[in-house]
Amino acid sequence: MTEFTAKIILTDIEGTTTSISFVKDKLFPYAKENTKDYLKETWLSNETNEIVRELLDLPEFEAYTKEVSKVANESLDVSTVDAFVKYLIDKDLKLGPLKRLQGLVWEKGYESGDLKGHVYPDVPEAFKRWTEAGLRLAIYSSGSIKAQQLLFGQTELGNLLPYISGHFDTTSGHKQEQQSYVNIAKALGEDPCNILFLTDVVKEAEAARKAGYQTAILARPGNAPLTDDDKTQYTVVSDFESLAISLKQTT
Ligand SMILES: CSCCC(=O)C(=O)COP(=O)(O)O
Ligand SMILES: [Mg+2]
Repeated sequence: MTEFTAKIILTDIEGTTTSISFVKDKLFPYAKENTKDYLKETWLSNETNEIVRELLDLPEFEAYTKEVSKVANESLDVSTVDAFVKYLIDKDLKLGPLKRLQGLVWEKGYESGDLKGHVYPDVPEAFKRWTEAGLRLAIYSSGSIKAQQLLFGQTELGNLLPYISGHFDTTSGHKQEQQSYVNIAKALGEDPCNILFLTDVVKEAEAARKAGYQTAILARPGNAPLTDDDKTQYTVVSDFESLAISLKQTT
């Protein structure tokens, strides 16, 4: 059992609360299959218009047009945007407009019951235990805030949103950048040393640690393997049951 004392727990989703395979084998294919219809239905809305403009402004769009020999300024149609979105999903790029669009597309899947959020069995109990101990719980994921709320609102193990008091996505900055964690601590109104960040990605833990956070790395089944050096540099646990986190008392 690894012991921590903190006031806030900030947790990642994919590879930490939720399996990587749920994201890669369920959420991403759903987005690939349903983006075209979503774009057709909402093409004239301001929100879709804004997302499409942001997508086409990405440097990746130029690279994509070169790869598929398309002329960039001939490209403002549903099929091209859909094909570009599929290309970005295949590359698993954590880009703001892509993540925003995915959240909107997944909403239908959750509404129809085609999607149910996956969380590991130890997650609901840990969320309950931590919040009952007086700790605050927040999420930081590359998935949009809307996508986070959909996933935790409708997991296979029930609605976990009542435990969560903050959501952060890439609008706070990218997950491997120290400044993002500074921004989040500021938004939470807490000294970084009182925040414990849980993730599966060493570079994210490194960025959080540089910002003054406590960190622990989750080694869930299917996560990327950790090196011996990672294991000596960071606390590594296989699940949330292995973490004993108590509330830091204010002096
Ligand atoms: C909100 S769940 C969607 C997961 C997702 O799109 C993603 O990119 C996961 O990244 P994370 O930062 O949670 O590892
Ligand atoms: Mg992750």
